[in-house]
Amino acid sequence: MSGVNTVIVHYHELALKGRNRDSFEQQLVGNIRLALKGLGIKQIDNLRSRIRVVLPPQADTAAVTDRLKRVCGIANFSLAHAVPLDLSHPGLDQLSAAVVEELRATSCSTFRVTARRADKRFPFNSMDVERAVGAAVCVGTGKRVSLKDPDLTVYVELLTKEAYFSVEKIPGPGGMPVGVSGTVACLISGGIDSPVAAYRMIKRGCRAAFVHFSGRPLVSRASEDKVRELVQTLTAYLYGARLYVIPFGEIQREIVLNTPAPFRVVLYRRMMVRIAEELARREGCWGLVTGDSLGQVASQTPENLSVVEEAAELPILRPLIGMDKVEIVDEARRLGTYETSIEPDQDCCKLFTPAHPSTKTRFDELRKAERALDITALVKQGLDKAERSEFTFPI
Ligand SMILES: Nc1ncnc2c1ncn2[C@@H]1O[C@H](COP(=O)(O)OP(=O)(O)OP(=O)(O)O)[C@@H](O)[C@H]1O
Repeated sequence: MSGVNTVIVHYHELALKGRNRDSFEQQLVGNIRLALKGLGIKQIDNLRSRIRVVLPPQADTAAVTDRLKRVCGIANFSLAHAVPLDLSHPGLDQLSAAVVEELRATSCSTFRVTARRADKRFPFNSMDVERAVGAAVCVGTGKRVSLKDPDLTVYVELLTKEAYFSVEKIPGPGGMPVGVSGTVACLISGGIDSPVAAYRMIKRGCRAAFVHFSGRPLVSRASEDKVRELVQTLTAYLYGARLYVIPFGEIQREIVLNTPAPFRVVLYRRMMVRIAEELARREGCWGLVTGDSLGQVASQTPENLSVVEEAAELPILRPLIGMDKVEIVDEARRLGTYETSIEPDQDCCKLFTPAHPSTKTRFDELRKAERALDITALVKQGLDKAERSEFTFPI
């Protein structure tokens, strides 16, 4: 689309009241600024109910679009043409002429105009604008109006001194701007589910710190490399993130040597949760996030989820608990994490996996088994070996 010089961003306003609304908007404007870093954009304005991004001449609109599609809190946005608005002249000639010129260059045969006013004090209402611009397009291009099923919709926004029009609304992720819901610690495994779980929380406005347990030194760094790639992908939604990698192989060996085989999987998980919780507190997180989905594997039965839960004081958030695998896979594909997640690795959870893991672990049995372990020393061992790295966006 030629002549595009502005992006108009919309967010869902329902349930936004008072101070919530101010902080939501401020955060969203700040996040848009971070997301568009390096693209030469200087002016981003918070207007009533929408945000305006002024594009410099020769802006890379494909890159702007690609980045804005990942800004949580955006319901939709459009690449628009700005036209000066003269309120003393109700004919809207300048706007109509610009729309006619734009539509002449398109092959559509039917169209409709959908207008919105930011300011109800205008001397005309939305329908007047739709009629005036629509009539000009019919005369100027020979195209026909179809209100029900148009080939193309022209969206017009009227602000106080300018009108904006565009021919496409591009969906954003929806949700809330990252930063309005505190920080959570996401346990990320390198599999399909945990990056999707992290994203679900990011989309509800959380910043994220990531924690990965690798089977090192008993296995290679393959899972760590995958996790780094996954965190980098998610950083496009977060703008900055921190990852802790904990070599977990020795701790697993302790568990294997000292406890009954059927409890291993749950005991690994309880140790992970304890170590992650310490890191979460350091990072100021209010919850732990896992990719558990009910009944998917042995560690995700109601009984086993409950005994893992008990090892943590912070809430364990499981945003995928009620999702089917196909739904999770679809979301991973949309997110761009799926291809990385399916690369082969040696996940630490597959180390010494028992042939018959307990699926209905009882608290009393488990506590008895754990008495054979020096939990405090093992948590310390994990924390002492944790390796921290930082991720930024754009890279
Ligand atoms: N090595 C690990 N490091 C960090 N978190 C882990 C690790 N293994 C498991 N988890 C956490 O526990 C959750 C459940 O893991 P599990 O292996 O039982 O199921 P999964 O369906 O294979 O999950 P995923 O697809 O995320 O690997 C994961 O989603 C993740 O949040």
